[in-house]
Amino acid sequence: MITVTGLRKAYGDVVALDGVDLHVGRGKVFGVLGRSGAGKSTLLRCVNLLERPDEGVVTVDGHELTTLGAADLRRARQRIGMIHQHFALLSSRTVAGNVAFPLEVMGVGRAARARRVAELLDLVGLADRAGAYPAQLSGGQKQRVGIARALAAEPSVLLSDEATSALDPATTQSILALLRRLNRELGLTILLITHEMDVIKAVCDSAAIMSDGRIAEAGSLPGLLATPGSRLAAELFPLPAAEPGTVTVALAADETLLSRLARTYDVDVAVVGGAVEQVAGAPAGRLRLRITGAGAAAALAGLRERGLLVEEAA
Ligand SMILES: Nc1ncnc2c1ncn2[C@@H]1O[C@H](COP(=O)(O)OP(=O)(O)OP(=O)(O)O)[C@@H](O)[C@H]1O
Repeated sequence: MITVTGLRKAYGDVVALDGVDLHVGRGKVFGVLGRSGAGKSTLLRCVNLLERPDEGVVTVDGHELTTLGAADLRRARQRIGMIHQHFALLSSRTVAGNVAFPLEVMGVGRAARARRVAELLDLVGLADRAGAYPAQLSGGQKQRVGIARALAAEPSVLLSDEATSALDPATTQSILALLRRLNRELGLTILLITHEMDVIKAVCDSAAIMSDGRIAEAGSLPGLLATPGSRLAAELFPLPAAEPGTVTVALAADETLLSRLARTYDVDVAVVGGAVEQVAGAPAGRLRLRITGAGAAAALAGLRERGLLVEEAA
């Protein structure tokens, strides 16, 4: 759905993007994580060509944006919604007026516009605040207006630029739950940038980590959790230093792994570190285990065969 190849962008001597390749499949939620200055915002602005890359190709929903002329680009951009950290609402317009704005620009007639605005406000749970002004709303409500406005033109792709960074943890979770619901119900493809691990865990199917204008690592979350030496997995699920005789396993959507291991191989399994959390709605994580008993070697072989044995501490 979104494919970026060989993207480069420099501001004078500062190389913000240094050869970025990225693919986000249709209907997926993809998170790009990275420290301040890593190039995340530049990447997002290059995906809808708000910023023109110096080199590289950007394809969204089958359109190669980097080769389009101004009129075609404007049309293709209508299929890409964007939400922002500080909401970017028009303070002089009501909630309904903000959501109607892109429809007015597109030339949608008054009656159709009113219908669509009502639908969108219902979708984001703000039907009763249509006449309020942004200053009268909480941060979470403002972001719901931002999301409704971004969806006005029925985009197939939503770009999210740190959409929850200005919100408290509970509001963050409710906005992330809304994004996940929109992803499921509308089949919306979402590319988001964030510096928060919890955002990645809450909504993303896949993730990448950026540093110094490059993608350092990328993959599906279950795949990354099962990858030895994965930096993203270590950031998502930090583990204490390994003790000799322990092993690290990846757990993905299989909460019965440990009891089955104990039953199948007649071993004792002690958890000595790690965590399991809800990742995109299913339990996943990394656990450090001490497996003992006559069947220990066979149990490890079984885990290795299934690609779940991440590390063994000698
Ligand atoms: N318009 C600009 N002019 C000059 N330099 C810029 C511009 N935009 C970004 N940069 C530089 O490019 C680099 C990448 O910036 P970018 O904003 O993409 O990073 P980021 O990962 O989004 O950081 P943050 O999380 O702080 O927003 C930084 O060194 C930044 O100073």
